[in-house]
Amino acid sequence: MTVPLRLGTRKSLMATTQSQIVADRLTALTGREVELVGVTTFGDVSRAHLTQLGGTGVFVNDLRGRLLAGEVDFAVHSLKDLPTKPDERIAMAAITRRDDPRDALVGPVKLHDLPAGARVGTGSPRRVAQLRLLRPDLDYVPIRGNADTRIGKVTSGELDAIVLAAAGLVRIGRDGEIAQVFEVDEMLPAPGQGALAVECLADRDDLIELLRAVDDPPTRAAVDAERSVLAALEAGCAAPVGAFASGDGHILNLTATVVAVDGARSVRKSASGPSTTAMEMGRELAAAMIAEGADTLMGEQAR
Ligand SMILES: NCc1[nH]cc(CCC(=O)O)c1CC(=O)O
Repeated sequence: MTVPLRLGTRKSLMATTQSQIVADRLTALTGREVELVGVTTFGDVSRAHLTQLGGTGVFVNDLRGRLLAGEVDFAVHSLKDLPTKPDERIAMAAITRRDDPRDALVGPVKLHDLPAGARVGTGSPRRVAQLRLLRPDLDYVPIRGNADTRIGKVTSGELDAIVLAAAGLVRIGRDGEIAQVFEVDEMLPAPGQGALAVECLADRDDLIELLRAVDDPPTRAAVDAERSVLAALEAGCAAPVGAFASGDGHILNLTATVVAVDGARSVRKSASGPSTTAMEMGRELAAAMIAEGADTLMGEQAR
């Protein structure tokens, strides 16, 4: 009998759910047992200071630390929370087939039907900027905390609506409360949104090969293109940058946008090409966006 693989996960409902999904899929495909190892990350204990600590990167670094310490064998992250700069000690062994990449509004009515001045909660500059393009007359309120806490602010009446990733809402079983799912054309998702990244140590060749079982090459090509836009713009997860790519496995279509946080100006560009050139496509699209002033729109603090 082989020993179960240890999958390190944060203890939030969303993290354990997505870790369990990957664990089950891996066991079904390879026969290897997987056990979840719940870890409390520094980001979980000092949530109040998350912005100062550098956003969601804290969770990622903490889980990577557990890999490096040999406490766990692999970890599952929401791809959109991973910094674009690779860590050479860590391998991204798999990127799972993407769930719904779109953003969703939780509230009583669709965005269009909210009254002027309605309070809409979101902590993401990307979402605020694009929402302001659609409804400049609403009041956008920064919020943090896990999805349950955020939804609670709508239920309690503190906020009229909130915007979250549809994939996350599905994972925690709260998609019944979605009033509207935004089409990617009206609200470009965060690069990598809806996809999960599976990481292990770069020197564990056998494990990397095993984890490849849950890799989805078309998703990988799409998110490579999206994340290379973000990297070339030298932007992080707090930047008002949206990017979405999709394709049939051969041809990839990529659209990206940078929107000024006041929603007044934006740069948006699209490109198509072979999936094998995903990274170059992203880089070239970013260069074309910078030529049209994307740099200035982002401002310094969004980096
Ligand atoms: N930054 C938090 C985060 N990271 C991943 C998801 C959602 C699930 C996903 O994109 O895979 C969320 C919540 C949200 O943005 O609503």
